[in-house]
Amino acid sequence: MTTHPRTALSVNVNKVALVRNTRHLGIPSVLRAAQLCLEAGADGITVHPRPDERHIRAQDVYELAELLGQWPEAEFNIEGNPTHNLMEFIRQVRPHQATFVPDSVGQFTSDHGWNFPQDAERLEPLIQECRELGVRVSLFMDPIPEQMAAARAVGADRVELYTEPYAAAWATPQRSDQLARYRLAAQAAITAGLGVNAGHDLNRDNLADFLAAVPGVLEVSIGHALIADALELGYADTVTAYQRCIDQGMAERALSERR
Ligand SMILES: CC(=O)[C@@H](O)[C@H](O)COP(=O)(O)O
Ligand SMILES: NCC(=O)COP(=O)(O)O
Repeated sequence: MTTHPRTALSVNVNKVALVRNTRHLGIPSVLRAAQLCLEAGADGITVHPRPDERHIRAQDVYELAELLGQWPEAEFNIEGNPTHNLMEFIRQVRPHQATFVPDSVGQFTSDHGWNFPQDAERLEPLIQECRELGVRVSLFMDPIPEQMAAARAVGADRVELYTEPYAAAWATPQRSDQLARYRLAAQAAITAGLGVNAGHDLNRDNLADFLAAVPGVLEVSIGHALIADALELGYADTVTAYQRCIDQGMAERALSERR
Protein backbone atom coordinates (compact mmCIF):
# COMPACT_ATOMS: atom_id res chain seq x y z
CA MET A 1 0.00 0.00 0.00
CA THR A 2 1.49 3.37 -1.02
CA THR A 3 1.51 6.02 1.67
CA HIS A 4 1.06 9.58 0.51
CA PRO A 5 2.68 12.63 2.16
CA ARG A 6 0.16 14.45 4.34
CA THR A 7 -1.43 17.34 2.47
CA ALA A 8 0.16 20.56 3.75
CA LEU A 9 -2.08 23.32 5.13
CA SER A 10 -1.00 26.80 4.05
CA VAL A 11 -2.99 29.53 5.82
CA ASN A 12 -3.81 32.53 3.64
CA VAL A 13 -3.85 35.63 5.87
CA ASN A 14 -5.26 38.09 3.31
CA LYS A 15 -8.44 38.63 5.31
CA VAL A 16 -6.65 39.47 8.53
CA ALA A 17 -5.00 42.30 6.59
CA LEU A 18 -8.35 43.33 5.13
CA VAL A 19 -9.81 43.94 8.62
CA ARG A 20 -6.59 45.57 9.84
CA ASN A 21 -6.67 48.07 6.97
CA THR A 22 -10.05 49.48 8.07
CA ARG A 23 -8.39 51.43 10.92
CA HIS A 24 -4.91 52.89 11.49
CA LEU A 25 -4.34 50.80 14.65
CA GLY A 26 -2.37 47.85 13.30
CA ILE A 27 -4.85 45.32 14.70
CA PRO A 28 -5.65 42.53 14.03
CA SER A 29 -1.96 41.77 13.48
CA VAL A 30 -1.14 39.80 10.34
CA LEU A 31 2.16 38.73 11.84
CA ARG A 32 0.51 37.50 15.07
CA ALA A 33 -2.06 35.59 13.06
CA ALA A 34 0.70 33.85 11.11
CA GLN A 35 2.68 33.15 14.29
CA LEU A 36 -0.32 31.59 16.06
CA CYS A 37 -1.21 29.48 13.02
CA LEU A 38 2.36 28.21 12.72
CA GLU A 39 2.51 27.46 16.44
CA ALA A 40 -0.72 25.48 16.04
CA GLY A 41 0.83 23.36 13.30
CA ALA A 42 0.10 25.10 10.01
CA ASP A 43 2.59 23.99 7.37
CA GLY A 44 2.89 27.40 5.77
CA ILE A 45 1.57 30.88 5.17
CA THR A 46 0.13 32.22 1.91
CA VAL A 47 -0.40 35.83 0.90
CA HIS A 48 -1.74 37.46 -2.22
CA PRO A 49 -0.33 41.03 -2.25
CA ARG A 50 -2.64 42.54 -4.84
CA PRO A 51 -1.44 45.73 -6.63
CA ASP A 52 -4.16 47.83 -4.94
CA GLU A 53 -3.01 46.64 -1.48
CA ARG A 54 -6.66 46.15 -0.43
CA HIS A 55 -5.39 43.66 2.13
CA ILE A 56 -1.78 42.38 2.13
CA ARG A 57 0.68 45.24 1.82
CA ALA A 58 4.33 45.11 0.78
CA GLN A 59 5.43 45.57 4.41
CA ASP A 60 3.39 42.49 5.39
CA VAL A 61 5.25 40.42 2.84
CA TYR A 62 8.67 41.42 4.17
CA GLU A 63 7.67 40.97 7.82
CA LEU A 64 6.18 37.54 7.10
CA ALA A 65 9.31 36.52 5.21
CA GLU A 66 11.34 37.38 8.30
CA LEU A 67 8.96 35.42 10.54
CA LEU A 68 9.03 32.37 8.29
CA GLY A 69 12.80 32.48 8.40
CA GLN A 70 12.38 31.36 12.02
CA TRP A 71 10.23 28.37 10.95
CA PRO A 72 12.51 26.16 8.82
CA GLU A 73 9.81 23.49 8.38
CA ALA A 74 7.17 25.95 7.19
CA GLU A 75 6.76 27.35 3.68
CA PHE A 76 6.03 30.83 2.41
CA ASN A 77 3.77 30.97 -0.67
CA ILE A 78 3.30 34.29 -2.43
CA GLU A 79 0.52 34.51 -4.99
CA GLY A 80 -0.06 37.07 -7.68
CA ASN A 81 0.07 37.98 -11.34
CA PRO A 82 3.74 37.82 -12.48
CA THR A 83 3.03 40.42 -15.17
CA HIS A 84 1.96 42.88 -12.43
CA ASN A 85 3.74 43.21 -9.04
CA LEU A 86 4.50 39.61 -8.06
CA MET A 87 7.99 39.27 -9.49
CA GLU A 88 9.43 42.12 -7.40
CA PHE A 89 8.38 40.23 -4.26
CA ILE A 90 9.84 36.99 -5.59
CA ARG A 91 13.17 38.63 -6.37
CA GLN A 92 13.40 40.33 -2.98
CA VAL A 93 11.95 37.60 -0.74
CA ARG A 94 12.65 34.32 -2.59
CA PRO A 95 9.74 32.45 -0.99
CA HIS A 96 9.52 28.66 -1.13
CA GLN A 97 6.76 28.93 -3.71
CA ALA A 98 5.34 31.47 -6.15
CA THR A 99 1.78 30.86 -7.28
CA PHE A 100 1.05 32.59 -10.57
CA VAL A 101 -2.57 33.78 -10.74
CA PRO A 102 -3.99 35.50 -13.89
CA ASP A 103 -5.93 38.16 -11.99
CA SER A 104 -6.51 41.65 -13.32
CA VAL A 105 -5.49 44.57 -11.07
CA GLY A 106 -8.93 45.41 -9.66
CA GLN A 107 -10.40 41.92 -9.77
CA PHE A 108 -12.89 41.16 -6.95
CA THR A 109 -11.22 37.81 -6.24
CA SER A 110 -9.43 35.07 -8.15
CA ASP A 111 -11.93 33.30 -10.40
CA HIS A 112 -10.03 31.51 -13.20
CA GLY A 113 -6.79 29.88 -14.13
CA TRP A 114 -4.24 30.31 -16.92
CA ASN A 115 -4.98 29.28 -20.48
CA PHE A 116 -2.60 27.45 -22.77
CA PRO A 117 -1.25 27.88 -25.38
CA GLN A 118 -2.06 31.63 -25.32
CA ASP A 119 -0.39 32.31 -21.94
CA ALA A 120 2.70 30.19 -22.54
CA GLU A 121 4.98 32.74 -24.22
CA ARG A 122 4.73 35.40 -21.50
CA LEU A 123 4.86 32.94 -18.59
CA GLU A 124 7.83 30.82 -19.65
CA PRO A 125 10.61 33.39 -18.97
CA LEU A 126 9.06 34.38 -15.65
CA ILE A 127 8.84 30.75 -14.56
CA GLN A 128 12.45 30.27 -15.61
CA GLU A 129 13.50 33.30 -13.54
CA CYS A 130 11.74 31.91 -10.47
CA ARG A 131 13.43 28.56 -10.88
CA GLU A 132 16.84 30.25 -11.24
CA LEU A 133 16.06 32.00 -7.94
CA GLY A 134 15.30 28.62 -6.37
CA VAL A 135 11.59 29.35 -6.08
CA ARG A 136 9.08 26.61 -6.89
CA VAL A 137 6.37 27.72 -9.34
CA SER A 138 2.72 26.72 -9.08
CA LEU A 139 0.24 27.79 -11.76
CA PHE A 140 -3.34 28.56 -10.76
CA MET A 141 -5.41 26.39 -13.11
CA ASP A 142 -8.97 25.37 -13.82
CA PRO A 143 -9.49 21.57 -13.53
CA ILE A 144 -9.00 20.88 -17.24
CA PRO A 145 -6.94 17.71 -17.84
CA GLU A 146 -5.92 18.79 -21.36
CA GLN A 147 -4.21 21.90 -19.93
CA MET A 148 -1.84 20.05 -17.62
CA ALA A 149 0.81 18.91 -20.10
CA ALA A 150 1.10 22.50 -21.36
CA ALA A 151 1.52 23.78 -17.81
CA ARG A 152 4.39 21.37 -17.37
CA ALA A 153 5.87 22.30 -20.75
CA VAL A 154 6.30 25.96 -19.72
CA GLY A 155 8.31 24.79 -16.70
CA ALA A 156 5.85 24.81 -13.82
CA ASP A 157 6.60 22.55 -10.85
CA ARG A 158 3.01 22.39 -9.67
CA VAL A 159 -0.50 23.47 -10.50
CA GLU A 160 -2.99 24.84 -8.00
CA LEU A 161 -6.45 23.58 -8.90
CA TYR A 162 -8.98 26.42 -8.56
CA THR A 163 -11.59 24.82 -6.35
CA GLU A 164 -14.45 27.35 -6.27
CA PRO A 165 -16.63 25.35 -8.73
CA TYR A 166 -16.30 22.32 -6.45
CA ALA A 167 -17.04 24.38 -3.34
CA ALA A 168 -20.10 25.91 -5.00
CA ALA A 169 -21.39 22.45 -5.91
CA TRP A 170 -20.55 20.75 -2.61
CA ALA A 171 -24.04 21.04 -1.11
CA THR A 172 -25.77 20.14 -4.40
CA PRO A 173 -26.32 16.93 -6.43
CA GLN A 174 -23.46 18.08 -8.69
CA ARG A 175 -20.83 17.35 -5.98
CA SER A 176 -19.76 13.98 -7.33
CA ASP A 177 -19.56 15.27 -10.93
CA GLN A 178 -17.30 18.07 -9.76
CA LEU A 179 -15.11 15.69 -7.77
CA ALA A 180 -14.76 13.53 -10.88
CA ARG A 181 -13.57 16.61 -12.81
CA TYR A 182 -10.93 17.41 -10.22
CA ARG A 183 -9.83 13.78 -9.94
CA LEU A 184 -9.21 13.61 -13.70
CA ALA A 185 -7.40 16.97 -13.67
CA ALA A 186 -5.18 15.90 -10.77
CA GLN A 187 -4.40 12.58 -12.44
CA ALA A 188 -3.48 14.40 -15.65
CA ALA A 189 -1.26 16.81 -13.71
CA ILE A 190 0.54 13.95 -11.97
CA THR A 191 0.98 12.12 -15.26
CA ALA A 192 2.50 15.29 -16.73
CA GLY A 193 5.02 15.38 -13.88
CA LEU A 194 3.37 18.19 -11.90
CA GLY A 195 2.69 18.43 -8.20
CA VAL A 196 -0.90 19.24 -7.25
CA ASN A 197 -2.00 22.04 -4.93
CA ALA A 198 -5.59 23.22 -4.46
CA GLY A 199 -7.38 26.28 -3.19
CA HIS A 200 -10.23 28.80 -3.19
CA ASP A 201 -13.37 28.53 -1.06
CA LEU A 202 -12.22 25.36 0.67
CA ASN A 203 -13.62 25.07 4.18
CA ARG A 204 -14.26 22.66 7.07
CA ASP A 205 -17.33 21.21 5.33
CA ASN A 206 -15.89 20.48 1.90
CA LEU A 207 -12.18 19.85 2.51
CA ALA A 208 -12.23 16.20 3.58
CA ASP A 209 -14.46 15.14 0.68
CA PHE A 210 -12.09 16.84 -1.75
CA LEU A 211 -9.00 15.11 -0.39
CA ALA A 212 -10.79 11.75 -0.24
CA ALA A 213 -11.62 11.99 -3.94
CA VAL A 214 -8.66 13.82 -5.50
CA PRO A 215 -5.26 12.06 -5.55
CA GLY A 216 -1.91 13.50 -4.61
CA VAL A 217 -2.86 16.92 -3.23
CA LEU A 218 0.41 18.21 -1.78
CA GLU A 219 -0.91 21.50 -0.39
CA VAL A 220 -4.18 23.28 0.23
CA SER A 221 -4.07 27.05 0.72
CA ILE A 222 -7.08 28.24 2.67
CA GLY A 223 -7.91 31.76 3.78
CA HIS A 224 -11.39 33.21 3.68
CA ALA A 225 -13.29 30.41 5.47
CA LEU A 226 -10.42 29.58 7.82
CA ILE A 227 -10.08 33.17 9.04
CA ALA A 228 -13.86 33.38 9.41
CA ASP A 229 -13.72 30.23 11.54
CA ALA A 230 -10.89 31.72 13.57
CA LEU A 231 -13.14 34.65 14.51
CA GLU A 232 -15.28 32.08 16.35
CA LEU A 233 -12.78 29.42 17.42
CA GLY A 234 -9.45 31.23 17.59
CA TYR A 235 -6.49 30.53 15.30
CA ALA A 236 -5.11 27.52 17.17
CA ASP A 237 -8.36 25.54 17.40
CA THR A 238 -9.16 26.47 13.79
CA VAL A 239 -5.85 25.18 12.45
CA THR A 240 -6.35 21.98 14.47
CA ALA A 241 -9.84 21.61 13.01
CA TYR A 242 -8.56 21.99 9.44
CA GLN A 243 -5.74 19.54 10.07
CA ARG A 244 -8.37 17.05 11.28
CA CYS A 245 -10.28 17.54 8.02
CA ILE A 246 -7.07 16.84 6.09
CA ASP A 247 -6.42 13.68 8.11
CA GLN A 248 -10.01 12.54 7.63
CA GLY A 249 -9.89 13.06 3.87
CA MET A 250 -6.58 11.28 3.50
CA ALA A 251 -7.74 8.36 5.63
CA GLU A 252 -10.83 7.98 3.45
CA ARG A 253 -8.67 8.10 0.35
CA ALA A 254 -6.30 5.45 1.70
CA LEU A 255 -9.29 3.25 2.49
CA SER A 256 -10.72 3.65 -1.00
CA GLU A 257 -7.35 2.79 -2.53
CA ARG A 258 -7.30 -0.47 -0.58
CA ARG A 259 -10.69 -1.50 -1.88
C1 LIG B 1 -5.66 32.58 -5.75
C2 LIG B 1 -6.79 32.38 -4.82
O1 LIG B 1 -7.70 31.66 -5.08
C3 LIG B 1 -6.76 33.03 -3.53
O2 LIG B 1 -5.60 32.65 -2.93
C4 LIG B 1 -6.70 34.51 -3.57
O3 LIG B 1 -5.67 34.95 -2.73
C5 LIG B 1 -7.95 35.09 -3.05
O4 LIG B 1 -7.75 36.48 -3.07
P1 LIG B 1 -8.64 37.40 -2.09
O5 LIG B 1 -8.29 36.99 -0.69
O6 LIG B 1 -8.21 38.79 -2.47
O7 LIG B 1 -10.07 37.07 -2.43
N1 LIG C 1 -4.96 29.86 -3.23
C1 LIG C 1 -6.15 29.87 -2.41
C2 LIG C 1 -5.90 30.68 -1.18
O1 LIG C 1 -4.76 31.00 -0.87
C3 LIG C 1 -7.02 31.05 -0.32
O2 LIG C 1 -8.24 31.07 -0.99
P1 LIG C 1 -9.54 31.28 -0.06
O3 LIG C 1 -9.54 30.16 0.93
O4 LIG C 1 -9.39 32.62 0.60
O5 LIG C 1 -10.71 31.21 -1.01
